[in-house]
Amino acid sequence: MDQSKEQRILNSVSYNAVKGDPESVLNCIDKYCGQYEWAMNVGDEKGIILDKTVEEADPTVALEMGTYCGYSAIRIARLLKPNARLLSIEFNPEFIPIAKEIIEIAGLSEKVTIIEGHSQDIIPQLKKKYEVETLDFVFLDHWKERYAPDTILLEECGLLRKGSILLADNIVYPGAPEFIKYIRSNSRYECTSYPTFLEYMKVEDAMEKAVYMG
Ligand SMILES: O=C(NC/C=C/[C@H]1O[C@@H](n2cnc(C(F)(F)F)c2)[C@H](O)[C@@H]1O)c1cc([N+](=O)[O-])cc(O)c1O
Ligand SMILES: [Mg+2]
Repeated sequence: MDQSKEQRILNSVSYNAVKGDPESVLNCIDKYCGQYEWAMNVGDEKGIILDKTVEEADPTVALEMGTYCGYSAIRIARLLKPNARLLSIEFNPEFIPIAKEIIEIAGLSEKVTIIEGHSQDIIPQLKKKYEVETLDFVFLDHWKERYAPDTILLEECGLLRKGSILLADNIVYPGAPEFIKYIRSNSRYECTSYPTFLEYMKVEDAMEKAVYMG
C-alpha cells in the first residue's frame, strides 16, 4: 500500500528538520507543501496572522479544532508560556499518529494534547474530563460548516470568558458563510477580518478574529 501524502510530509520532516526546533519543522513543511504537494496547513503567510493573534491572547489554555498534520499546533505551542497548554481535536485516526510524530520532532509534545473525536462530542467534555475552566484562545480550522455550531457549543458549555479570542481560518476559501453570518450579527463578539491568501497559492482567503465580550 503506497504512502499517504501526510506520511510523505512526515518523512520529509523526519529527514530534513532539526529535532527540537519548531521553526525548522514549520519551514520544512512549508517547503515540501509549497514545492511538491499542496496540503491544507495554515501555512507561512496566514501563520503570521495566527502567531500575532496567539501573542495577543497569550493563552494559558488554547483549543484548536482540526489538528491535521500538526502544523498549526506547532505554530501555536511554540509561542505558549511555560505551563500553558494546547488541546487539539482531530477525528481522522490516520492523521493523529502523524501529527503526534511531527509535534514530537518539534519538541512540543509536552505542550500539546491531541484529542481524538468529533468536536461536538469532545467540547462538552472539556471542563470535566480535560480540566478546562475557560478557553483563552480558540483556532478553528476544521470542517467549515462546523465553525458556527461549535462556536455556539463552546458558549453553551461555558467555555468562553470575557476576552476569549477566536481565530478562524478559510473565511473566503473554502469559506465559512454560516459562521460569518452568526459571529458578525452577534453583539457579544467584536470581529476583525484579515484579508490574506490561501496557503501556498495565489488565491484570496481571509481569517476572522472574534473576541467574546461575555
Ligand atoms: O477543508 C479544509 N479544512 C478542513 C479540515 C479538516 C481537518 O480537521 C479534522 N477535523 C474535522 N473535524 C474535527 C473536529 F475537531 F471537529 F473533531 C477535526 C479533519 O479530520 C481534518 O484533519 C481546508 C480546505 C482548504 N482548501 O484549500 O480546500 C484550505 C484549508 O486551509 C482548509 O482548512
Ligand atoms: Mg485551513
